[in-house]
This record gives sequence, structure tokens and C-alpha cells, in this order.
Amino acid sequence: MMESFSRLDLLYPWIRKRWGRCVALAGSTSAREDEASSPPLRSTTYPPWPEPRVEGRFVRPQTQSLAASSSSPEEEGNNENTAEENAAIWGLTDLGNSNFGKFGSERDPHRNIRPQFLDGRGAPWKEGADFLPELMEIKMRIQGVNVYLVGMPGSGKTTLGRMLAEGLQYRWMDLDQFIEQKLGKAATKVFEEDGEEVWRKQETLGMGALQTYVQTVVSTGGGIMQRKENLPFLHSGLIVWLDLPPEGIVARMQSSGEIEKRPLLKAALDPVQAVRSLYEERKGNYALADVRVVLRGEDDAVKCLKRVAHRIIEELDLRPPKAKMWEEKRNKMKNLWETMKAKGSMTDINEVPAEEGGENPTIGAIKALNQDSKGEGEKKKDWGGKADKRGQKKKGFGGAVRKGGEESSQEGRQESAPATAAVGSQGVGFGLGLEEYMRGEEGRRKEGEDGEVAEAA
Ligand SMILES: Nc1ncnc2c1ncn2[C@@H]1O[C@H](COP(=O)(O)OP(=O)(O)OP(=O)(O)O)[C@@H](O)[C@H]1O
Ligand SMILES: O=C(O)C1=C[C@@H](O)[C@@H](O)[C@H](O)C1
Repeated sequence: MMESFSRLDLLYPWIRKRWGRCVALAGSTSAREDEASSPPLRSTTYPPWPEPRVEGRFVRPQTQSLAASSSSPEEEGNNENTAEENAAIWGLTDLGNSNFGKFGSERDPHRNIRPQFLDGRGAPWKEGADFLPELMEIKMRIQGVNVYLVGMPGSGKTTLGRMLAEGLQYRWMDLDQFIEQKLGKAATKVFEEDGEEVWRKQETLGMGALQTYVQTVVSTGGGIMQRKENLPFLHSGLIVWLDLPPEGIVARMQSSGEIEKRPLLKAALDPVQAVRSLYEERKGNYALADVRVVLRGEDDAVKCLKRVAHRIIEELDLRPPKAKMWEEKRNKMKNLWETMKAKGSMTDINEVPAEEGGENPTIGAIKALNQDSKGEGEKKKDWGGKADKRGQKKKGFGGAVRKGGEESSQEGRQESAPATAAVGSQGVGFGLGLEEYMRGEEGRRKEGEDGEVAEAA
């Protein structure tokens, strides 16, 4: 039962940090060790959830329908766009019946409600309250940035993503579902009828659209780390790799009947071998995530989520992965915001001022994608600069599966992947958090004290 908020609840993360976690978390490297040394979880009272902060703030595009409402967000005192408007700015114009609409702040079903702790299938998730303090601590420490779950198909990104979003009281979005709804067909059909490249472009555009959101957990597609143009987007948030071994993936899918629902996987002669070779191909790229969570197939979703929470906190403690980058981003966004304010409005993404004398690489990537999708569509290079041999032949997950791994051994792929530093140097660039996030907690506190926005961090 929920009880009233006490001061101890607020202090709990710090108390735990000082006395509890040094035993529980320090130096634990394997998932099993994590489990064994978890701090005793308490059945806790928890504070009322704060009002979600306004997200998705952006200058309205001057389209016919929107021009009447406001040309200057400041004047109207309401400068948040709907999800569709943000998506339109990023080139996603035909959202149709998309899931994405749910994430518009005004219509967010999660707004103002307490977490109900349902698991991925809608069953009550009673144990959730036990590790709510950990979730609260994560929420405080990541300051509203998005969490991107990455990992192999079947690793639990959808299931755990929903639960994590609920626990953090974030929005949740499944990128696969979003694309499927936008294109009006299942991923497998897109791969078969239009080719992998079409899917991959939509993934990148979707990631771009998400850059105007904060406080969102995104369950990405299994191939998201395979494209370097997605990395600046992913690195604008916290990337969590759900690392479930191939055996666990196949066992889960077999027991839930999912394998039957995936015709391409079903067609594999040896599913474990097929998943394993895909895993080998990809693990070097997944390893660019900020947090790797080794999961066990036999653990239920609540246990898995608990491990996810522990690992995120552990990683934030051991080597704060993004603090510096987030700070830089806030500053960049502050400059951008001020420029946009000075202009009164912005009509086109192309008008975003180039940073440091060059084109913003993120925007450049989006533009290139848009152009490419209009024209012939030249063959993309993959990470290591090699031409993508798989092209339309590979049917994503299923394509690799069917080939039983013969094609997927890519020695040297890991070495050829750009280092995280190189990713950082592309500049996470654009889009996250906007005004609220730029100011950050400290800025907001300071604003409260002296009535004006202060530099965050
Ligand atoms: N911890 C868990 N315990 C048992 N089953 C799980 C667990 N997590 C997920 N599952 C089940 O495994 C299957 C795959 O999970 P899920 O769809 O969440 O993975 P995913 O990473 O989103 O996959 P994809 O990338 O293919 O969409 C589902 O049937 C789901 O119910
Ligand atoms: O692993 C992959 O390449 C894919 C996984 C799915 O989530 C979808 O994103 C799509 O089917 C491709």
C-alpha cells in the first residue's frame, strides 16, 4: 500500500549509497554476483511522483495549420509541440495511426498517474515497489534523459522497456512498433517487400524524431547499433544493453511460442546457432552501450528489471558515463534555443545554425537520409567502411538466421567499429531535452532562487 511520503524516502538513495551499496555493488562484475550481493530491498513508502516535466518543447513549424496558434512559443507561454509536430520537423510527416501520438505530452496516458506496476504482459508486478528507491535514484541522476534499450531480438527490450518506463514514470516507446505503424506493415514484410534499407532509414528517422523528447524509455530494434548514424542519437541518452545469451533468447521464444510467430526464425535449421552467429556479429557494437546488463534466461521479468536497475546505478557510480556529454549538450542546446528565440521561430530543420563552422552532423545525417530515400539509394557503407554486402538479400534477423551463421562471421568488425570517443566527437549535437533539460536540476533550483534561468551544471 502506498503510504505518505517521508523525508527518509528522499534520503534513502544517499543513505544506501554511503552504507549499503558499498557492500552490494562495489566491484561486482558478473550478473550472478550482482544477484547474490544485492542490497536488502525494503518494502518502502515512496514520495508522490513529481509532475512530469514538459517535454518535447520545440518551436512550432510554420505550417498553415499551426501558424495561427503561435509564432513565438515564448509569447504564448506554451511552446510544446505535439508528437506529430515534432516528428514533422524531423521529416516524419505521415504518422497516421502511429503509436507515436501517444507520446504527445498533452495526451500522455501516463501523465499524472502513479506507477501501477504491471509487468510486460499486464500482470500485477507487486515486487516493483521493493526496488522503487533504486528507480527513483536513477530517475534523479539521469536528469530526464532518455533511456535506450538495445540488444538482440528477444532479449526483452519491449518487456523490460515498458516496465522500466513505468517505474521511472517515463514515457515508453517501441521503435519497431512505431515504424510498423507508420509503414502499415510488419517488419518482416518490410524486409521482404521493400528491403532492409527502407527499414533502417525509418529507424534512423524515428531516432531523430525522438530527439525532441525527454523522459522516454525507448525499446529499440535489434539492429539499431549496426548503423553509425544512429549513434549520436543513442548517445544523447543512456544506452542500456540487455545482454541475454543466445540460448536464453531461443529458450524464451520457444516457451512463449514466439518462435512460431517469427517465420524467418522458425525457418532456421538450428535457431541457437543462428542466434549465436548474429550475436557474435553484433556484440562489438552493442558493447558501445553505457551499461551492459548480463541477463539470465531463467529469470523472470521482474528479476531482470531489478538487475537492470542495479547495473545502471553501478555504472553511474563507477564511471559516470555521460555526465560530461550531457552538460555539453545542455550548453549546445542553450545556444541553439537562444538563436531560435532570437529568430522568433524556425521553419525548417535546415535553418538550424551550423555548429563550429560545420554542418551539424546529426542534421546532416537526417538530410542525407531524406535525399537518399528520394533517389536511387546508393549502397551504404557499414561500420568498418566495407560495402554492405548483405544489401536487400539479408532479411535482417531472419536472413542471418536462415544462413545459419555462414555469412555472419565478421572478424575485425569489432576493431573497425568507431570508438566511443569518435562517436562523442561527432557531437551528440542536437535535439534532446530542450529548454527544461538545458536548465537541468541545478538551473531550475537556481531559477527558483533568483527568478531567472541559470546555467546548468
Ligand atoms: N524476463 C523474461 N522472462 C520470461 N520471458 C520473457 C522475459 N522477458 C521477455 N520475455 C518474453 O520473451 C519474448 C521476447 O521478449 P521481448 O519482445 O520483450 O524482446 P525484444 O528484445 O523486444 O524483442 P524484439 O527486438 O524482437 O522485439 C516475449 O515473449 C516476452 O514475453
Ligand atoms: O535484429 C534486427 O535486425 C531486427 C530486429 C527487430 O527488432 C526489427 O527492428 C527488425 O526486424 C530488425
